[in-house]
Amino acid sequence: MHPRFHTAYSELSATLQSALRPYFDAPGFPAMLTAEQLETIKQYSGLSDDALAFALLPLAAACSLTPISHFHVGAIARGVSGNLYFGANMEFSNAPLQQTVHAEQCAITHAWLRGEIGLTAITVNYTPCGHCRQFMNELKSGTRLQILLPERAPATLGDYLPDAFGPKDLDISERLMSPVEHGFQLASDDTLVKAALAAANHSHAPYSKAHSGVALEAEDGTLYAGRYAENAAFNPSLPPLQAALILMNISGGNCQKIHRAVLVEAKNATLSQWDATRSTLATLGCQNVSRVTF
Ligand SMILES: O=c1ccn([C@H]2C[C@H](O)[C@@H](CO)O2)c(=O)[nH]1
Ligand SMILES: [Zn+2]
Repeated sequence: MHPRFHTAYSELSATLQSALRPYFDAPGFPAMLTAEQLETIKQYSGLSDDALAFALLPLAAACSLTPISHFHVGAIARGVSGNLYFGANMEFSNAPLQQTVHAEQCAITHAWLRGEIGLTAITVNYTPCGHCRQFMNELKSGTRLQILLPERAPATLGDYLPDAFGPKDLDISERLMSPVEHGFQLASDDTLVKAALAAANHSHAPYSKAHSGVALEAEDGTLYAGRYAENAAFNPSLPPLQAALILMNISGGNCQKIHRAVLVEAKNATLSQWDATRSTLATLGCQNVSRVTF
């Protein structure tokens, strides 16, 4: 088991520890549980879907990177497939606070990058901030998304975000996580460029059309690619670097050990991820960054 889970795991009931052990002990545990695995865990532990998601929250929170706040937020997204995806907040020392990833953004992006095409619910250990409520309003589920919080009755995003502003106010019909293939092409044999291009082809940028993707190569050669996710209110948008860092961190990789990074983005677009990508990567100790445009 990844050492980050040790403390939270030891605090679970003995029954739940035995039910979860085969998954957490598997090499390269992806910080997600499939619908099929969840059935087995529920039968063994006697927990309901929601009770199990709550019980898993401390394990999700154990994935947080919080050098600034030391405040551990955990979130668990339930995909339309029935799978659960862990998420945690991620802060970056020496970078502006705007580069922070919230636990809810982490869980949602994690689900999206593993191929999920929508969510039914999100369970969080603290009430979601306004920025996260707005981020969630970009999903196709809209204000129907279930929000599950400790010691609160189940509610919907609409309950937490009344009179919501969203994509339809800007006449945008695309929604975050809905499958897309933009079809951009590049002639390159570099696997990192190809991975970043594939990410850009699945990115959600209906407002600026400045589609982009980032691919990171870890020291052990593992690749992690992230897609840009825009938001109708602009500021809650998630940059492609953050999406790639989410996948790297949640998969158990070390964001301070990035060997090489590539940003692929649209040429002559109204905005660019280049400066932010390069400067945030520099704070993580990675200078080997290149930009390729299509
Ligand atoms: O909805 C919220 C509110 C805050 N945080 C994180 C961001 C930052 O890392 C820390 C303090 O705000 O908590 C979340 O992850 N989700
Ligand atoms: Zn938030």
